[in-house]
Formats: sequence, C-alpha cells, structure tokens
Amino acid sequence: MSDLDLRGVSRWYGNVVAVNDVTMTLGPGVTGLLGPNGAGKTTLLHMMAGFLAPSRGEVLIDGDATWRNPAIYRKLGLVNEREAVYGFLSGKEFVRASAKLHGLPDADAATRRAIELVEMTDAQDRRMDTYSKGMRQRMRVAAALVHDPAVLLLDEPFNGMDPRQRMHMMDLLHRLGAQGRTVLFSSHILEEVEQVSGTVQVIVAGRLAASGDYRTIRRLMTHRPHVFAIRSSDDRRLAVALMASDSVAGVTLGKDGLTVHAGDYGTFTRALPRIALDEGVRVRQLIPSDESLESVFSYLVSA
Ligand SMILES: Nc1ncnc2c1ncn2[C@@H]1O[C@H](COP(=O)(O)OP(=O)(O)OP(=O)(O)O)[C@@H](O)[C@H]1O
Repeated sequence: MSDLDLRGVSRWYGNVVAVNDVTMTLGPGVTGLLGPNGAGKTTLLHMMAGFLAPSRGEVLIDGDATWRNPAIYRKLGLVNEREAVYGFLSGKEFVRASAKLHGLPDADAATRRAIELVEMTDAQDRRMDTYSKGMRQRMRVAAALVHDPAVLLLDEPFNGMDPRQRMHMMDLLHRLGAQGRTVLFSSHILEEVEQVSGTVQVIVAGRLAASGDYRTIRRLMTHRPHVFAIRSSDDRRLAVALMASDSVAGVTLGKDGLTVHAGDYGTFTRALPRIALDEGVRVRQLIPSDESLESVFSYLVSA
C-alpha cells in the first residue's frame, strides 16, 4: 500500500499556469480526478508520475519525491491518454515488452498475471490492431500493471469507450482499488466518477476546487441555486403556486413557459410534483438551464 502526497504543487508553461498550488493526499482505493477540459489534469498526472518537474512544490510517494527518481517506477504505473501502441504486436508481446523494460526477473509470469488481471487471456495472442478500443485499453492497463505497482494513474481511461467497455473498465478499477492499490483516474464526466470512485478531487483552472467524499461533493453541486425552464398545461396557475413555495426564489412568466429560479436543486425538484398535483397542473417539460459541467465547476470554485 502506498500514499501519494502533493504539497503545494504548481506547474506553469511560460505565462500559462496549468496547475496552481495543489495539495492533496491519495491513499489506497479508487479516486476520481474530475475537471473540465484544460483544467490541468494531465499536467498533474504527469507530475505525479515523475514525468514532469513541478515548477514549485513536490510530489511524494511514501515520502520519496517522484521527480528525478527512477526507483519510483517500481511503485507506479501510468496509462496515458493518447493511445500509442504498435498494432502489429500481439497483446502479450506488448505487455511483455513492458515487463522487459522494468527488468523483471520472470517477465513471462508477470505478463501472464497482468493479462489475467485485465481478463484478456483469451485474446492475448491477437494483434493489437484487431482489438476494440476497450480491449486495447485493458491491455495498456496490463502493461502499466505488469510490475505490480501499488499506485496506478490513468488519464481519461473511459474516453471513446462504448457503455459495455466502460462497465468492464469500471469493474477493473474497482477490483484494483479493492486489492489495496492507490488508483487515480481523470475524467471530465461527473457520472463516470460517480460510478467508480467514492473519493473525488475536483480541479478547475489548475486549482483544487473541492475534495473528498463523492456524495458530499455531489450535494455541494446540487445544493446551489438552479434555473429551470418549465412548460405546463397552465403556466399562469403554476407560477402563482410556485411563488408561494419556499423552494422558489423567483418566477418569470413568458410566452414559452416559466423560468424558475430555485434556491436549491433538491428541495425544488421534490416540491414541484406535489405543487403541480395540488394545483391540477400537468408539467410537460422541466429543463435545468444551467446544467453544464462548467457552471457546476465555477460554482464550486466560488463556493
Ligand atoms: N506543453 C505545454 N505547453 C504549453 N501549455 C501547455 C502545455 N501542456 C498543457 N498546457 C496548458 O496547460 C493547461 C492544462 O492542460 P492539461 O492538458 O494539463 O489539462 P487537462 O485537464 O488534462 O485537459 P484535457 O482533458 O483537455 O487534456 C491548458 O491550458 C493547456 O493549454
């Protein structure tokens, strides 16, 4: 078991501050690194993996710096975002090359174990260019795991996968976390993080915006002012009733329906069906109008 520690880590490229004073500690289990595109997730993962020097601060695994420390590679594996595999290699050859690079004493046994772990034994002798995206991704995880590292970092591992492949990968990450490994994966999709990890680190514009238990963060995200567009069988009647509700801060009646400013997502969405029922109004459409991840993120930053 290993702990990954970031202490006041920043990284800039010229004038661009990609990562800004991030401090966090990751322990065994699966953690999601959530943030919109360009938030600095890749830069952060590369610094964790010792690929990139922090401009300021330090990244430590069990107390040892990851930068300029080749010994650390025994403890960590990285699955990069970009797929760079030689299609003419079989899956087994690909994983075995990684075992050789690590100088493992029994490369064949390590290769077999890693491929079993990702459940790719049946397809291991096929060329990698015959694999589906999900299969290729699993073999890349096997290559990153071949030396049995305690820490596994994955950059957007679900990108481009179909739902079935996604489920399979989620299950794999769960298992790796349950084995006591420290697993960190990045994503810009809230639902992916929700399904895989209990712990989340949210990064926005290079800064750590929120951190901790998924449910707490989800609550932070939902317990915030929301704007909804509503169409109903009787907009005027519904508007009057909604204005009397504690859950509503303001209502605008337009020719295309209502715009409702709710004080709190949860309270309002629970109250609306009851109010509509009491008034005998049928709700035809309910659209949250500021639901983009960016708006959620910027709320978290300002919270
Ligand atoms: N080599 C580089 N030179 C200059 N700027 C860079 C470099 N790498 C990243 N950046 C900038 O740093 C910021 C963070 O980029 P990074 O790739 O770490 O974000 P990300 O969260 O991984 O985004 P994405 O999911 O889109 O890859 C961006 O503004 C990006 O343009």
